[in-house]
Amino acid sequence: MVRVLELEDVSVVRDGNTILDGLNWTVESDERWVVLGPNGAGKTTILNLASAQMHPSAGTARVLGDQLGKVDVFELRPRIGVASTPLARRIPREETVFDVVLTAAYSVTGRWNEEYEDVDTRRAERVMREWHLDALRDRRFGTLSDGEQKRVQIGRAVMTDPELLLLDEPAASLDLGAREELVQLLGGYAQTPDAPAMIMVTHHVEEIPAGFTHALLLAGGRIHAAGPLHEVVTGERLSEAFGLPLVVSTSEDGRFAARARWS
Ligand SMILES: Nc1ncnc2c1ncn2[C@@H]1O[C@H](COP(=O)(O)OP(=O)(O)OP(=O)(O)O)[C@@H](O)[C@H]1O
Repeated sequence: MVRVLELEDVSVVRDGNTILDGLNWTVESDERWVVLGPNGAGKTTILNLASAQMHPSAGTARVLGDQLGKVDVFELRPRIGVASTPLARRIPREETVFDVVLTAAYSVTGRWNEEYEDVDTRRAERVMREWHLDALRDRRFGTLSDGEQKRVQIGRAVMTDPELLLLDEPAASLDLGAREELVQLLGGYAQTPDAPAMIMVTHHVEEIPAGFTHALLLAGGRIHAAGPLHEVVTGERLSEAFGLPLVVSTSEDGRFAARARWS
């Protein structure tokens, strides 16, 4: 197994605030992690480190074997797929769905005069099929529903066959049907033999797809718990991290649900 992410005693301080505090965490290439925790816990900051958008203030962070601060991030970033709201905002509203996916091959948004090879076009066609985007092929990105846009973002993120896939709240703002479709697609993808290592931030345990193996529970910039999914996503652990009594249940197909127990 290859270590795709390794944080050693990592802290991130911004404007005098300690956002991450002495984190030790590793992600192996055959693992798919969900990151949970209250608002402000530091989840997005971890993704910013993992996507080589940010350096730690202290400690050592290695991404795909390279230490942040000692590697050319422009060589590292193309090996990492990212789907997040800030990235989606950079996609031109007028771009067609097919071009949004295809242009990932050149790490650009907005098609100009790049020459795409057959292999890129074929791969884009495959991604379109796998993420149920064929019917939207010629639609302008800006005209899509939230659910459709999320599928396009993830299709774009996997287009380059990344070694690490980072998803920041992929199901946020989706209606029930769109959420379930996305969770299903992500689960199918996560369970394919050549799926990359994945780290997905979410607020809702209901959104953890099949095929996810581990969970990181953050609170106040520190790791509250980390390990195999069913050891971390428990009522006891979540209650401690969120500071209220929570009950977690698991359905036959392995999906989680959480609710508060007030009485
Ligand atoms: N540049 C900055 N300067 C000061 N504080 C910052 C800065 N960036 C983030 N923070 C703070 O760091 C904390 C962690 O932010 P982060 O976005 O990583 O949390 P999160 O767990 O993703 O939160 P949410 O669930 O609300 O999205 C927050 O309290 C945020 O206000």
